[in-house]
Amino acid sequence: MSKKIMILPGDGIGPEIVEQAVAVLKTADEKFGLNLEFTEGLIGGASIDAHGEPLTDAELKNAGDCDAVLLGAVGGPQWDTLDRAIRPEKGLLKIRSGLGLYANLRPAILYPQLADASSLKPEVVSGLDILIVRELTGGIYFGEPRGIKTLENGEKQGFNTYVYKESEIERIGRTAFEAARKRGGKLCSVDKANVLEVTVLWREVLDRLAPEYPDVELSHMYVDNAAMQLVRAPKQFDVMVTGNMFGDILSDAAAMLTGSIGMLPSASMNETGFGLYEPCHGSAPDIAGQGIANPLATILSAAMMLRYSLNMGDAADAIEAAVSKVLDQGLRTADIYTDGCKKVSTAEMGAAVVAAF
Ligand SMILES: NC(=O)C1=CN([C@@H]2O[C@H](COP(=O)(O)OP(=O)(O)OC[C@H]3O[C@@H](n4cnc5c(N)ncnc54)[C@H](O)[C@@H]3O)[C@@H](O)[C@H]2O)C=CC1
Ligand SMILES: CC(C)CC(=O)C(=O)O
Ligand SMILES: [Mg+2]
Repeated sequence: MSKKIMILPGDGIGPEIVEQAVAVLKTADEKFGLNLEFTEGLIGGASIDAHGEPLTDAELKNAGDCDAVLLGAVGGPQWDTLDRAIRPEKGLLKIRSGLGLYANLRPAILYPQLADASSLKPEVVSGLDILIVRELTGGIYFGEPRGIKTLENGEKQGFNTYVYKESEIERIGRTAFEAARKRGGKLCSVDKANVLEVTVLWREVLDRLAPEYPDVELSHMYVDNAAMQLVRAPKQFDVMVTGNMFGDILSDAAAMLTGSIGMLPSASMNETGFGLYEPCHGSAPDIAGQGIANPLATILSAAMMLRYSLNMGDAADAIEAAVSKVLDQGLRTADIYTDGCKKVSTAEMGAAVVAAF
């Protein structure tokens, strides 16, 4: 039986990088007989332009009816002045929430070939392999009430609500413990329990789960220290688990350790194993349309999709090996370019991965 993949290119560099990832998936399909079927939809600004909203209910249903979703990125300055309720980013939040994709896995791995492209010294980052587990459908990005109101004195006040229920913390905690169990056996939970009650509860729930995972060493760290430790000594971490906003911020910081945000893939999954796969970066309007974006994070996200949602681990391994091979060949998009390497375009990088199979 075929596996149906929903492709949501989105905005900015989204269509450019997704095109390369789809070409790689089609090659994997040919080589491994995966029987993949592709269908394409609209999200973000592209959907606003076509339908007046960033993700229609029909498109959300189409995505949920597929076996997995591959997404580029959403957003751009042309939509930034729209009402907040219909901004491109709302489409992303809607698909994450609508499909229950609470478990966001963001692996930050330094390919040895890119040691010189990292913002840190090679000896500090070589061998880096961290997994950030970010809660994706709760926390301050979704909490109510939210808004901007006018106070009695005429001054405006903006407000958001940072909330987590025990059940939400427990399920992401379990995802993280399970992941740590299969990796290096270390889990660092990141919170701000010295200030925020919601993360006092977060810490309590993680501690409550710990005895069920005696093979995993649980530690806790405040988020400000975690940000500092990530750039001081990142290899101390194995798996990190944290809430929606802290995970968003820490994963961008971790991305630079790997050479570029253009290298960081992600999986966003629900409890059934269904997942949406996308690079951790945004739509990069500053380089959109120039053919210079790095497609590797999206290609690596496609590999995660084959592994986690479609049970096609061999093909996923082959994609990752092909990425490593093109890096061995010295091919680099501008964001990971260092002296002595060959600078290539988005399309050339994608074609090189296809050829490296
Ligand atoms: N998952 C998503 O769809 C996300 C969407 N956004 C949206 O994207 C838009 C731009 O946001 P920014 O804060 O600028 O973040 P961004 O991640 O799009 O870009 C930050 C910087 O990284 C560079 N960059 C990002 N991806 C790259 C790639 N593949 N290759 C080479 N360089 C790359 C960009 O050129 C830029 O200098 C906004 O509308 C934002 O809301 C931001 C983050 C995530
Ligand atoms: C645009 C945001 C909704 C998401 C984001 O920055 C992310 O998921 O990394
Ligand atoms: Mg982000």
